[in-house]
Amino acid sequence: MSRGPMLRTEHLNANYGMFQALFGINFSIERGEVVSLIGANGAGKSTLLRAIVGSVPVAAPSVLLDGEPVGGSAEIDQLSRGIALVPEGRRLFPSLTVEENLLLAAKNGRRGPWTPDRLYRELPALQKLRSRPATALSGGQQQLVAVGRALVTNPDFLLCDEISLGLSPVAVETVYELLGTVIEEGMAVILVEQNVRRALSSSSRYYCMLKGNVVLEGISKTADYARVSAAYFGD
Ligand SMILES: Nc1ncnc2c1ncn2[C@@H]1O[C@H](COP(=O)(O)OP(=O)(O)OP(=O)(O)O)[C@@H](O)[C@H]1O
Repeated sequence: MSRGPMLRTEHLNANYGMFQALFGINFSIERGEVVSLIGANGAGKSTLLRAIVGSVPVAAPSVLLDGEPVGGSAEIDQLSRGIALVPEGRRLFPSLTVEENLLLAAKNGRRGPWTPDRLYRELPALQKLRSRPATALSGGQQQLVAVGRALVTNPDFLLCDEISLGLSPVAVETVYELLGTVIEEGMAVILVEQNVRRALSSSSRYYCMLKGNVVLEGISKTADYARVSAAYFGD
């Protein structure tokens, strides 16, 4: 049974100064759904996520949560509405410990099942690192903290920007295992993922972006890999 689109963008434009990065994007994700964004470097995937969470300025009616215009709100307001981003490059506070990074995020978010303690239970390896500065961790460990930091705000919508980029295969598996738990519990996830096969196998629907436009969208299970690849490269 469809619960109707809950988070969507409507004719969403976004600019960096004079440069227009998104052109009239119509995107939607229902509660509990996993949707992937596919596209080459510079296609506008990160900008779409940033526009939704409020780190790129956009017009209020171009982002809608349960039909309410929420575009252009500050990131902290989107967090309180249950929309959280795991940014590209992780962006942990380097001077803070793992635990401090998580507690700070939790304070800015909503109450719910995800707490730093729950995260440590799911990831015992992380518990051992809780007093370490975030920068003293491996890339894979940092990525778990970055995902954890978004999780402890207890979002309904978790936006993940290239969370497997630069990680070892083992680290990628651990991050995706955590994501699997989150998805099973009903959190909706938007996945920006360079690996097209992984993007399709991890999601129920996909959007393919090129030069700030959505050029293809569909059901991941029945996606034609050749067509998606062609859209990716703009052939
Ligand atoms: N802070 C910024 N200032 C100016 N232009 C930017 C900025 N961030 C991104 N852009 C430009 O906006 C366009 C879309 O970039 P975006 O990062 O959204 O693409 P992407 O699909 O996420 O690719 P990537 O995988 O490289 O992150 C690109 O042309 C990029 O150069």
